[in-house]
Formats: sequence, structure tokens, C-alpha cells
Amino acid sequence: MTGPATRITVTAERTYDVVIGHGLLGELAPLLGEGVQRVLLLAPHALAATAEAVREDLVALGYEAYIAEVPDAEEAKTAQVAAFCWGVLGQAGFTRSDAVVGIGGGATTDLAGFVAATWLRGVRVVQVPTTLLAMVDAAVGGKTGINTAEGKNLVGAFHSPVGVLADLGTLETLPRHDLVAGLAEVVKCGFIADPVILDLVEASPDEAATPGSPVLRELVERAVAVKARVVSQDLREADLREILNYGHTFAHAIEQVERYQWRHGAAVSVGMVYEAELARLSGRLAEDVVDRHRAILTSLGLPVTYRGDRWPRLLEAMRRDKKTRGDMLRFVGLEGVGRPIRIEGPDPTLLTAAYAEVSETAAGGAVDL
Ligand SMILES: NC(=O)c1ccc[n+]([C@@H]2O[C@H](COP(=O)([O-])OP(=O)(O)OC[C@H]3O[C@@H](n4cnc5c(N)ncnc54)[C@H](O)[C@@H]3O)[C@@H](O)[C@H]2O)c1
Ligand SMILES: O=C(O)C(=O)C[C@@H](O)[C@H](O)[C@H](O)COP(=O)(O)O
Ligand SMILES: [Zn+2]
Repeated sequence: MTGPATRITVTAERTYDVVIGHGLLGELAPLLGEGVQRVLLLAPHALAATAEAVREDLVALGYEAYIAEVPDAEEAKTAQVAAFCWGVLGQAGFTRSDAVVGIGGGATTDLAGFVAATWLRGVRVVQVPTTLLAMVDAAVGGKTGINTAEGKNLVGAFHSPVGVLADLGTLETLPRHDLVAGLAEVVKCGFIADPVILDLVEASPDEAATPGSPVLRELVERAVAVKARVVSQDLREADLREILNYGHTFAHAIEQVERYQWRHGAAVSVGMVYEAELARLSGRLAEDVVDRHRAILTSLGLPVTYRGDRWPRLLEAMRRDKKTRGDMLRFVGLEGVGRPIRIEGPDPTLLTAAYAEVSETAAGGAVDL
């Protein structure tokens, strides 16, 4: 029994639903809306069979449907790959009444959203997330983007999808490490806004990481509800939306320093511990809440430490975070569960002290600031 689909509405530059359930691909064509003649499906090789099945269904319905196979994971989020997609759209004569569909993980949906945002200054995009992380976070909310040599997501646009189809059945083939990485963003939603998420994970960490389990479905629904609520109030990240960036200042720095060989979710896991430690060292957060981060993330198999000899490069990367204003670094922290705060321009000694708290020690690598 898989039960009926759940629909969570986002009200941003347009109103759209995130549909969570099973066997949802049949809902794609109606979502495309009136007047669409051509559809470009962006998908990595791992989703080639799914993309081809969708293409054939669309062709049978009378659409001109094309597939652009894009590189896997973070390799897709480059200006070169975006330019390749623009070339496909141009060659096929895509107009403003045509549409793009992203089928894959967050890297693919970030790219598909960006290509749709920029082609003819904006065409419709439907997101079909196939990783846990993309279902609960990347495909929802309209943040799109690519990386540059200087850092993560430095070029992008806010461009809302016309719909999101989160088919939980796709998680059955997702490698376990990728599923667990997605749980880091779910746990983030727990710490910033929905403590029930934390209770559920603490009660059943194994079920939380099991595709098809009722616990995982409830976690997906709760995390999407958090994101939908925040994005509906502040699409363009003028204020409230920054809370979704909890853990990300440090996480994006790790990803860049590691040349994107770390999964985003794994980096967010360490990043949340770093930013919780920063809040504790600033006198804003109790130690037991920091300990709760470590316990929950570790129970899921997520990392809570990072090598101790990368401080200058991490600091340089953090200076390019989009929350930075001039020379002032800005972080999202907590003053309790469900009570996010901003930490602006912290003393450099606190930054390095927090780094020492997440650094691997002699057993796992030297702490060398
Ligand atoms: N725009 C946003 O708001 C937002 C939010 C969170 C994360 N992100 C971005 O999302 C990206 C991370 O996304 P991710 O964790 O989904 O990683 P990913 O897109 O790299 O996908 C992880 C791996 O899973 C494979 N895969 C995808 N679906 C599969 C399936 N059903 N079965 C088997 N393999 C499958 C992919 O090919 C890839 O190798 C990062 O670039 C991050 O910056 C964006
Ligand atoms: O939706 C948001 O807003 C987020 O910050 C969600 C994050 O999980 C996501 O990784 C996002 O892409 C980070 O955005 P950035 O603005 O720091 O690049
Ligand atoms: Zn993220």
C-alpha cells in the first residue's frame, strides 16, 4: 500500500504544488500547461531510462520531446553544461511557450532550473527530483544555479517551477550514501523549524534511512512543508529564507576545498555542527543542543568532523558566501531547537575555536590552524 499522493502548495512568484507519492510521472503532461509544444528533458546517465520513458509518453501525447543527457552530480553545474543546454534549446527552436523538465538529483534540478530561468529570460520548468535531497530541498523553492571556479552556486536566479513531482519510488535505486546525505537537509529542517522531525529520527534512525518506510515519507512531507512555508514568505531571501542556509556557510566551503568530491548533504552535516558550535561559543546555544546535533547525525551515518588542516582555504571560501556583506561574515545559528538566529561578524577567535571543535584530532588527522 502506497496511499494517495500528498500535495504541498508553495505560493511564490506563482503558486505550485509539490506532489509526494508513487507513480506520479503521468502527472507531468497536465503540469506543463497550455500552449507547450516542445519539451527538453535534462537528466544524467543514471536516469536515462526514466527520461526516455517520459520522452516516449510525451511524444505519444503529441509533444516534440528531447533529452539532453548532462554530466553526473556536481559536474553538471557549470557554465559549459548550461551553454550546451542553451545550444540544444536553440537548435530545436524552443520558444517562450515551451518547457524544460529536470529529472535527477539536486545538481540536475539546479541546472535545469537555471537553464529554464535564463533561456529567453525564463521558460516554464517542471522538476522531477529522484534523490531524497532534491525532493525535500533542491527541487522546491526556485533557487537555481551553477558553480564557478571561485565557488559554489555563485551564478543563479530565483525561478519557481510550475510543479514538482516527488515520486518516492525512485528512491529504491538511490545508493544509500546519497539517501543518507539527503537526510542531512531533513535534519536541518528539524533544527530550524520542526522538532518533530528530530523526534522521528531519534526514535527510528534505521527506518528514516529506509526507502518505502512510513517514517521516511513523513520526514519528506514535514521537510517539504518547512521549505514551502519559508519560501512562500520570502522567495528572494531578503530575510527569513536565510534560515534554510543553516550549516551551509561552512558546508559550501568544504565542498569547494574538496573539489566537490564530498556530497552536499555530508558537508551540510558537518556545517551544522560547526555553526551550532559557533552559536554555543558566542553564548547563544546550550551545549546539549550541540550534542543533539552530533548524536542525531551520527546515528544516521553522517559525518560530524572534518580535517583540521584546511582553515585558510575554508575561511577564504566562506568569505564568498552569498550571506557575506562587505567584509562581514554572516552565519545562521540557533538559540534553541526551532529558534534560528543570525551570527554576524563573529570574532575570528570564535571562528577558529568552532573549527577546532569539528576538526579531526590525532586519531583522524592533525588539528593545524
Ligand atoms: N536549489 C536549492 O535550493 C538546493 C537545495 C539543496 C541542495 N541543492 C544542490 O543539490 C545538489 C545535491 O543534490 P543531490 O544530493 O541530489 O546530489 P546529485 O544531484 O549529485 O545526485 C546524487 C547522485 O545520485 C544519482 N541519482 C539521482 N537519482 C537517482 C536514482 N533515483 N537512482 C540512482 N541514482 C540516482 C545521481 O546521478 C548522482 O550520482 C548540490 O549541488 C546542492 O548545491 C540545491
Ligand atoms: O533554499 C534555500 O534557500 C537554501 O538555502 C537551501 C539549501 O539547502 C541549498 O543548498 C541552497 O542551494 C543553498 O543556497 P546558497 O544561496 O547558499 O547557494
Ligand atoms: Zn543545501
